[in-house]
Amino acid sequence: MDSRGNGAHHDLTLALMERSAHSLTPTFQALAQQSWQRPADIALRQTVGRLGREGEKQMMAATDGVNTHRGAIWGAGAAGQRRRDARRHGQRAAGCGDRRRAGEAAGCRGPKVFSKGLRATHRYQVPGAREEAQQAFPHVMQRALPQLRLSRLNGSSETQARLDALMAIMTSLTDTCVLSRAGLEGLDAMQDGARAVLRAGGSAHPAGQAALAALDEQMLALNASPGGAADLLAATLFLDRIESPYFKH
Ligand SMILES: CC(C)(COP(=O)(O)OP(=O)(O)OC[C@H]1O[C@@H](n2cnc3c(N)ncnc32)[C@H](O[C@H]2O[C@H](COP(=O)(O)OP(=O)(O)OP(=O)(O)O)[C@@H](O)[C@H]2O)[C@@H]1O)[C@@H](O)C(=O)NCCC(=O)NCCS
Ligand SMILES: Nc1ncnc2[nH]cnc12
Repeated sequence: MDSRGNGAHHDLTLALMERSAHSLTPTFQALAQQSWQRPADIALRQTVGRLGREGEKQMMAATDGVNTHRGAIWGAGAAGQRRRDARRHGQRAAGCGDRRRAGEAAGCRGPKVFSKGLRATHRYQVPGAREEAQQAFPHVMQRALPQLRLSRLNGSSETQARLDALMAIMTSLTDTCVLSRAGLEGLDAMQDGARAVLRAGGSAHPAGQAALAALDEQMLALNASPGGAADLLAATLFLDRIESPYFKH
């Protein structure tokens, strides 16, 4: 789903996504305040987990039960702690160790209740949202952020660079949103299609744009939506922004 329409989701609109995002402002503020200059220990993990679950409830109340941003709350909780580490060490780019601790601190060892994502990871024996956090968000750190910056360097517009970063995530993420809706056929279509876009030079190039349009059409036909990749793109843009030399603390 994007500003063109609801895509494969019958229950999502841009207005609903925006309402959901606004409902999360207090959660994100609380996550930032609690994580600020604190070690990523068990106490913080519990606090962040509690805030995340409360945020999820507020989000669900604002959307009448539609999961709009569960993965984004998850990613932002970890990213906030990543920022704390970077600031404390006076670095602009921290290593995977920092991010791994952040992922753990975000509560990824928390109680396992039923979710579509968890069911997909069991059914297809693949890593999901929890594992992405436990592995220190490799799709953000190793794929999306480098691609975003490379595309900008190559002269792409900001929108094109962001689309390329999304493609970089989609080349290899086992997105449980896609798996739940369209199985392995959907996941293969997503990964192959995203690779084709980048191989064709990315979304700044006519061939890349054609590959992107074909991917969009194929995903729609399969009822597949890369909702997990969307959340990881949001985490990427957040980290990119706070690591920017122009960001005011
Ligand atoms: C630990 C949790 C993240 C729970 O994770 P779990 O594994 O149990 O699964 P889900 O709750 O289903 O998944 C969490 C969301 O993460 C996104 N995601 C999916 N795959 C990946 C991946 N490989 N890596 C990273 N992130 C991933 C995904 O978010 C998007 O999907 C939404 C739509 O999903 P769905 O509910 O399936 O809805 P639809 O397909 O639309 O269904 P229908 O229309 O067919 O009905 C989309 O909007 C995105 O948001 C997953 O949803 C966590 O939830 C948890 O434990 N929380 C409590 C603790 C906590 O929050 N701590 C705070 C940290 S700050
Ligand atoms: N643009 C999007 N489309 C589908 N699911 C999402 N979850 C978060 N952003 C999304």
